[in-house]
Amino acid sequence: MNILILGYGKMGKVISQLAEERGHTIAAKIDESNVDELDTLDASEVDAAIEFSQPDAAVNNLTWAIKHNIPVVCGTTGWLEKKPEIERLTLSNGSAFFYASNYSIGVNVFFKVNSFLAKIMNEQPDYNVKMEEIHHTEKKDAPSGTAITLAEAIIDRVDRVKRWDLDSDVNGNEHALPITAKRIDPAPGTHIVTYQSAIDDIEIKHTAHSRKGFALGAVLVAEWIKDKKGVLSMDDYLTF
Ligand SMILES: NC(=O)C1=CN([C@@H]2O[C@H](COP(=O)(O)OP(=O)(O)OC[C@H]3O[C@@H](n4cnc5c(N)ncnc54)[C@H](O)[C@@H]3O)[C@@H](O)[C@H]2O)C=CC1
Ligand SMILES: O=C(O)C1=N[C@H](C(=O)O)C[C@H](O)C1
Repeated sequence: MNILILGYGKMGKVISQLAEERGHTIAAKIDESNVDELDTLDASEVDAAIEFSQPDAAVNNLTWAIKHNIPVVCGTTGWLEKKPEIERLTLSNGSAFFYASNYSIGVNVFFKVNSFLAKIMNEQPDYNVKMEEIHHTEKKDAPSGTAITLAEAIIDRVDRVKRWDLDSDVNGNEHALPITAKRIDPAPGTHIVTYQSAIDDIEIKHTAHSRKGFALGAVLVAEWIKDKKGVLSMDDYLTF
C-alpha cells in the first residue's frame, strides 16, 4: 500500500518505520513545515492516510483526506467537539474515516475490562471511582483521549456517576469521576481506574512501554480500511 502520513512527529515517525517494515511505501510525510506539499500530491496514488498531528490541525487534515476520497485513520486526540462535522462529511462524500483514542490492542482489551468492571460496580454504591493518566510532558491535551473513552464507558454504566472532572478535588462527590492528569517524561501512556471504599480498593491499570503498540494498531487498521466506506471504529475492526 501507498500510505500518506499526516503528522510526522513522535507517532508519525514510528508509524512510518513500521509501515515500511511491513512492505508499504510512504506517499509523503506531512508536518507543520511542509503542509503545502498536499497541494501538489497525487491523491489518486494514495491508498490510505494515517493522521497523528495535533488538536488544531486534525480537522483540516481529515477534511483534505475525505474530500480527496482517501480512507483516513485518525489517532489525534483533543479535537473531538468537531468529530460530528467530520463524520457528516465522510458520509456525504462516500469516503472512509476511522477514529480511535487508542490503537493499541492492550488498551482495547483494557477498555473491555473497564466496561465489565463498571457494570458490576453499578451495584456497589459504597465505592467512589477515580482515574489517573500519566503522559510525557509534550502532550498537548488533558485529559488524554483514552481517559475520556474510559470515563464515558463508566458514566454509561455506573448510574451514580454523571460526569468527569479534570484535576478537581471532588473525591467523595459520588456524582463526579475525578481524572488526574500527570505529565512525567518519558511516559508513553499509563491509565489507572480505581474504585475506592472504606474497606478496600479495586484498581485496573494499563501501562504502555513504548509507542509501538499505538503505531502498529494504526498501520493494521490502515491495511484493513483500504477498501471500506463510512464512519468506522475499533468496534468494527476488533472481533473481541
Ligand atoms: N490514538 C492513539 O493510539 C494515539 C494518539 N496519539 C495522539 O496523536 C497525536 C500526535 O502525537 P505525537 O506524535 O506524540 O505528537 P507530536 O507533537 O510529537 O507530533 C505532532 C506533529 O504534528 C505536526 N503538525 C502540526 N501541524 C500540522 C499540520 N497542519 N499537518 C500535519 N502535521 C502537523 C507537528 O509538526 C508535529 O510534528 C496527539 O494528539 C496524541 O494525543 C498519540 C499516541 C497514540
Ligand atoms: O499523546 C500521547 O502520547 C497519547 N495520546 C493518546 C491519548 O490521548 O489517549 C493515546 C496514548 O495514551 C498516548
